Amino acid sequence: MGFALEVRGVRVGYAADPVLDGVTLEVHRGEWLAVAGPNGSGKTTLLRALTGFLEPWGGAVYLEGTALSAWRPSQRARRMAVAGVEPGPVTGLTVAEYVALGRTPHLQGMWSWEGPRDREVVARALAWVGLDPLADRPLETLSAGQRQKAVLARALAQEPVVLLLDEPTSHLDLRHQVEIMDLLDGLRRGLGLTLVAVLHDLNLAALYCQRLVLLQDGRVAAAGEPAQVIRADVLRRVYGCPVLVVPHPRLGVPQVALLPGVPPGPEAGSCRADEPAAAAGA
Ligand SMILES: Nc1ncnc2c1ncn2[C@@H]1O[C@H](COP(=O)(O)OP(=O)(O)OP(=O)(O)O)[C@@H](O)[C@H]1O
Repeated sequence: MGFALEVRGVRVGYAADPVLDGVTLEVHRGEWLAVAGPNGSGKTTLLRALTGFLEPWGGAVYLEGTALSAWRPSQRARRMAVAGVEPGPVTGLTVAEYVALGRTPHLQGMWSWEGPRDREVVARALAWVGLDPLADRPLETLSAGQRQKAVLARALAQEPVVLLLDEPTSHLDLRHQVEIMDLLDGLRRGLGLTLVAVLHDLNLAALYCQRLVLLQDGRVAAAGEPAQVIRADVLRRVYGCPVLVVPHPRLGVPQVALLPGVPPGPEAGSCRADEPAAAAGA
């Protein structure tokens, strides 16, 4: 099967300060890996190392078995795309023009123009995220959630085989969260797209992702299938906060229930899955 991405003993940070230290993980082809962990634990830094934006000080990242540093940037951009939270410093473009930037790695040189196929791919990406009615609007006039979808559409227009996502649902309401996660899951199943997503929402991670990595202070604190990682004792250790973990009533995957006002205590991490229903009077 082989790995889409491998991170081997990566140490990297900013200026002289390391953020990630000795991080090792693999992403299988066609799987969806979630990266979670407390604020400041290094999730975005890991994504930056995966994209090649940050060069590891030690260790290495491999894309499809080849060191990231050995890929030509344009070749790499045809294989891997990244969708951040915001479009970045882009002004004066319509939504469709912005999404068309995703075609840049596929154009034959600096001065070539988009062809009919490029326009087709852009139109399809806009339709996938439901922005086709807003294609001619200036990007700056979109709401935060609409802008987030435009960022995703641009990454999809790149037609990558590996897609890296930083909090893809952070600005989306419930319905749009499910729509976007379903869309990504459909592309994974249908096209074999490999996905790595930074997700704070562990419940979404358990519903959609095959594996989950929890970072803590720049190291891998736990990794495995959602049921192995989304456990009250693990979450209390990593996040320092008591939670209950209960099975999803229809799907059985673990879901996290917060416990407001409960101080971290030795008993909080050992709550059984059947306790909260009784406590809630269900
Ligand atoms: N450009 C930067 N320059 C210096 N330090 C940075 C930079 N970006 C991030 N850091 C620091 O690196 C550490 C990890 O940040 P990172 O953004 O990777 O965390 P994160 O897990 O994505 O956090 P969050 O959940 O809050 O988004 C933090 O201490 C942060 O202050």
